[in-house]
Amino acid sequence: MKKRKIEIMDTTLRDGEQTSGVSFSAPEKLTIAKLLIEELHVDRIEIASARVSEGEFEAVKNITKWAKTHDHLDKIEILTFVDKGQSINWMKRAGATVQNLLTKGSLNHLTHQLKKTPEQHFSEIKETIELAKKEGIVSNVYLEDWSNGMRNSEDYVFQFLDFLTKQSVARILLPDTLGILTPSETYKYFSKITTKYPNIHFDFHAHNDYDLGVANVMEGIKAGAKGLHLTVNGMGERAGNAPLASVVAVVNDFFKNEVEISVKETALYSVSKLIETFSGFRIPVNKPIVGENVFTQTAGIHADGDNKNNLYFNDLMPNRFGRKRKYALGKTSGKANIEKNLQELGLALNNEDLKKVTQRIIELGDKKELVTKEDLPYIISDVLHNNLYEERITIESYVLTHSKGLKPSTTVAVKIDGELYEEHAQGDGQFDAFMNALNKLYTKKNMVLPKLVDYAVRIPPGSNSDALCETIITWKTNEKQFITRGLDSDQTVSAIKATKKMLNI
Ligand SMILES: CC(=O)SCCNC(=O)CCNC(=O)[C@H](O)C(C)(C)COP(=O)(O)OP(=O)(O)OC[C@H]1O[C@@H](n2cnc3c(N)ncnc32)[C@H](O)[C@@H]1OP(=O)(O)O
Repeated sequence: MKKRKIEIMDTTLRDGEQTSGVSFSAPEKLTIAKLLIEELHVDRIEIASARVSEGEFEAVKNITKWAKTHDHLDKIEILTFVDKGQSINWMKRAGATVQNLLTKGSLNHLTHQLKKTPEQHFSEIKETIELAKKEGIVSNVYLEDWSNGMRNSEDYVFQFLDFLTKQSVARILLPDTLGILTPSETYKYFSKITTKYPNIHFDFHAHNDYDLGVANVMEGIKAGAKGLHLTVNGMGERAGNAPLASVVAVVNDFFKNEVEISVKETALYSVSKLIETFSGFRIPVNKPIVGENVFTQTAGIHADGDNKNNLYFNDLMPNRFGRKRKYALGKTSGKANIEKNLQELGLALNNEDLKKVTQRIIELGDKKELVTKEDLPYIISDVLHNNLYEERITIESYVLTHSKGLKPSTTVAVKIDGELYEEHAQGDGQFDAFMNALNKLYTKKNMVLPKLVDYAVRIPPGSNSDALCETIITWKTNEKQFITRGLDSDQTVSAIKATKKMLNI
């Protein structure tokens, strides 16, 4: 059976940017647009609403300029308004050629927001579409609040669709604007429309207010949607949109015999992380496919089962998405978790020693301390007194200064291979000064410090004393990325403790 191709329209740069507190700069938008099209292979991207701002205009201009020279211009879409040609003029000056015209898909919105009759609205839409055509612009049309329209003013929706399907429109975009639909309603309303207009291209645009975005997308697919609107990390207004990564996995696993999409699974994670960095919108650790924890086995029984015929694997194998399975270390670890981590470090222990190390990790977990793979050599040395891990580099002493009107500064003394070195530096904060001093020292020794890529501070969950502070730092070298943690009642000292571990990895 020939598979049905479904277009993936990514709207991270338009609806995703409507996440409260998020604003992408023009260079960030260009980088993301390139990645979405050339790395992820989405079919279309919606990059802005027309008329928003000068910065947005520049961002669109940069993207259309690039897209034109790379034969992608027809993949770049702009949300526009029924505004007597103002939006068309804006997007034309910005070099875009596809508009997603925002119209009213419910009588309620039409009557109370635009305060117009259907006849007036349709006539203005017709004018806008004809003007667009004259300017060489392709029109897709959004029926905003379509889902409420189907619930409360179905006659209006069909009157509107009868009119629209006679216009020069490439696609009709049906949004569940307020995320109100249940899966069964999505199927009922969407299939009513695809049954009546079988030759028209309808996109489905889901929102996640009830956490039903992905489930509703599945029903939209079953009901004949030819395009899906998604965002990276489920960003978007209020509770966001249906997340791209989850939908891609769902389509590939549950519709594999009937539907095909062009998105490259292996690029999902890296794009997701980059957008997390640009947006500052943190990916929840349990977010399917892209969350930090979703490929980590925590329970000892699960790690053991992975060794025995992969009993705890499902179809969501991490390598599909450019990721690796991890085995957590803590209270619920068993021998199997520890062994998996030791293998990665190229270490092995006999059964007796393995039991002792496991016991220590469980004790640390009981004290709410989080243990990483990188901590293992230290723990082994400590438990077995075997000097397995002799520290080549040690921080011997340091002074941190902080005063009003002067830049923070640090003097640090570090022993490298038994020899003592001292260095002084200033910085924007005490830890920054500390890192600058270390960096100066390393540079003199022709050594290179790993790059700090993420820095998070928190009170350890459930900690009995809120005087304790945990710093979790992610480092990157040319070969690898790794995390170290430090725990102390002083925030800078906890960061220095995390840094101390990094020096010997
Ligand atoms: C489903 C969605 O997520 S739609 C997202 C749409 N995108 C955006 O809103 C982008 C961000 N918005 C903006 O930057 C601004 O709102 C602008 C530039 C679009 C308009 O700004 P302003 O002129 O200041 O007006 P304001 O923000 O108050 O917008 C409301 C006006 O738009 C009108 N409007 C609402 N929907 C539409 C539409 N589809 N077409 C035309 N006008 C519309 C309203 O009736 C109202 O007009 P009024 O002032 O004459 O009553």
